[in-house]
Amino acid sequence: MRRRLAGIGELAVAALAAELALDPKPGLVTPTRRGSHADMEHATFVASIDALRPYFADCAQLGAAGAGFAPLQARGLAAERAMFAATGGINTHKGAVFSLGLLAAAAGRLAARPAERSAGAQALGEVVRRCWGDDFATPPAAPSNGRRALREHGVPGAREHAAAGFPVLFAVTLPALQAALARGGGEREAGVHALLSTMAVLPDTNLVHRGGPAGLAWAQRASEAFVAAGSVFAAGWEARLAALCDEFERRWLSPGGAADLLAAAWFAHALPDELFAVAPHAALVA
Ligand SMILES: CC(C)(COP(=O)(O)OP(=O)(O)OC[C@H]1O[C@@H](n2cnc3c(N)ncnc32)[C@H](O)[C@@H]1O)[C@@H](O)C(=O)NCCC(=O)NCCS
Ligand SMILES: Nc1ncnc2c1ncn2[C@@H]1O[C@H](COP(=O)(O)OP(=O)(O)OP(=O)(O)O)[C@@H](O)[C@H]1O
Repeated sequence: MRRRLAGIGELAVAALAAELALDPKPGLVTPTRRGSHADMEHATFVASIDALRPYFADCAQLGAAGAGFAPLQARGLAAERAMFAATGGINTHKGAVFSLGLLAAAAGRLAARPAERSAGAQALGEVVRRCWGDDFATPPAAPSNGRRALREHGVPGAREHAAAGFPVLFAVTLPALQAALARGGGEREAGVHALLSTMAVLPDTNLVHRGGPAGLAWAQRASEAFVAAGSVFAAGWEARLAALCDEFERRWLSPGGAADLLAAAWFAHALPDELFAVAPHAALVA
């Protein structure tokens, strides 16, 4: 079991690396672009991922041990501190520490409890909602960009998305990723299709923080237009994507929440199918 939980942690780290490797991405940091960011670059993200390496396996371990939210939160806050120490105080992965950490904990819990498994990767979101959702549905008093987006503009963010069982991740991001792979797309095409499909619908508080509700609305419409034009399945998509990336940078917008969900989708996609196979006795009870 220990090795399986360590494996879950490794898949989470690999998922963050896959998100970072995707190039180009509108407004986001890639191996060749800084996107709409003056204070970070590819090396900052590499250092951040390295600092987070032990964190996700610990989340899986805590999930397997049946931990409540308090120990997970304490581990998450320690991971945030490690991230800030590695990046010189820059927020590279705060959203991912939260969302991917919870999903790794849910995977650990399902690994240890076959009776709680159910069909489909959305079982992970169900575990998060059922086991920990009530504990973080209410935001703490500390100010944050996400809290401001909710208070001032009514836009829900990472906390609300997780408390609802990650509906966008499981209804949009992961299906888009898997549909593109099934159509013969490589990692790059699948990543772009999943990212843009997510950006078209996600209430991303990072976009609200950067561009207000108008910035979010513009980014959603522009992403929707890319997908409606055939996404990565239509000729000329690379040129259309390059133009979109330029426009995101001109407007200084960055879809950090959608980037986190792309990493989460790579993670869910890579988990072994058996985690989502219904245990025989659970099927009998249902
Ligand atoms: C829950 C967090 C992410 C709070 O986020 P909040 O909404 O208050 O805003 P904040 O500006 O801090 O972070 C926003 C980040 O969330 C991501 N995000 C934005 N919108 C969304 C969305 N709709 N869905 C998912 N992620 C999103 C982006 O990466 C963005 O940068 C976080 O700061 C927190 O509480 N961290 C503590 C660590 C913790 O509890 N970990 C649990 C470990 S399992
Ligand atoms: N590849 C990526 N490139 C850029 N941002 C990413 C990437 N992947 C994820 N993100 C998300 O974008 C967020 C950074 O956005 P931003 O620069 O607006 O930071 P902030 O700390 O929230 O705001 P500010 O620096 O203005 O206080 C990160 O926390 C991260 O969640």
